Amino acid sequence: MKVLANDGISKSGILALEKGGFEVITTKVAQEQVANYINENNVSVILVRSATKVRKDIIDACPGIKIIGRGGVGMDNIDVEYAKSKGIHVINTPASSSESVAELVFGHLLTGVRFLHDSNRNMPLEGDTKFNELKKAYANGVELRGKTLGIVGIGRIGQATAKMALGLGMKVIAADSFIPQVDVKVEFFDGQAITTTIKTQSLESVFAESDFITLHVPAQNGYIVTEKEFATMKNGVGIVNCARGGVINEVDLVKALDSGKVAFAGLDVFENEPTPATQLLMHPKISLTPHIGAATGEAQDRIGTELASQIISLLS
Ligand SMILES: O=C(O)[C@H](O)COP(=O)(O)O
Repeated sequence: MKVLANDGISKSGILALEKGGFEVITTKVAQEQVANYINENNVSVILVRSATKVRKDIIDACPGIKIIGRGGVGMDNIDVEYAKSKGIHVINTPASSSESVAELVFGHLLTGVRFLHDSNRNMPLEGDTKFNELKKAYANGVELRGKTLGIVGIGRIGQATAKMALGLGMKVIAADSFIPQVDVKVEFFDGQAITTTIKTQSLESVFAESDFITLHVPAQNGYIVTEKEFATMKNGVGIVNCARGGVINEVDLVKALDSGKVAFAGLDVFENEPTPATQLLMHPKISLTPHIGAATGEAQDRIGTELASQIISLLS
């Protein structure tokens, strides 16, 4: 049977699938050609990340598809319920990338509090007076230690983020519509561990009490953070979105950054991908990455092998 990994798959995933008797195709087929390609090549399994959309049109056009696999967490690019109603298995890998995303959150937080994104843009090529000007401009850094991190959504990624925050000496608070409390176990290199319980609280109180806020929710129908919510936050709050575009209203975010209400933002995801708004791309108070939360060798290895084992057990 043939597997089309249209947004790529790790070498470990390919090897595991080949060992299970599958042929893996890693050709990148343009979105509008995907259905034709699947039919012409008798593809049984289509694997995607967030780039390729598997909507009703492809599902209807490809009766030979047995599995739609999402290498990653968010399934907002797949018509999941429709596919299931047609008897197609829809799988993803929800546990594989939590640590990688959490580390990127801290990349943005540490960047924000020490102006790394801006100093990288502005460092003078030749040592001159600008060096000393920049030294002054970036003189008011802030430590994360001792500050309060508000986590919106305390699922797997939220919990991985909480562990790192606790390790850095931060206070962690969280809001979650479904989870009343979680036990977060911080494990050290020598095998020792500490466990702490985080009881979730209202979204409003998390917004009001946090020095930094990080969002870990799935794609939403409406914004979670708009002008109204920014107004309830501490002055000088920092905010990170490595979840989904459309969770923060980007126009309101730029206003809040310009007024100084929000000190900095770290954005990995955007309302318009792959062409984020220029106002975001040019803003000196925004640290930017191009949707790379899960883009580590370790996460992609886990994703590839987990997809392979699910496919093998479903189709063998
Ligand atoms: O939902 C996810 O798993 C992340 O957004 C990663 O998306 P990607 O696989 O396109 O990098």
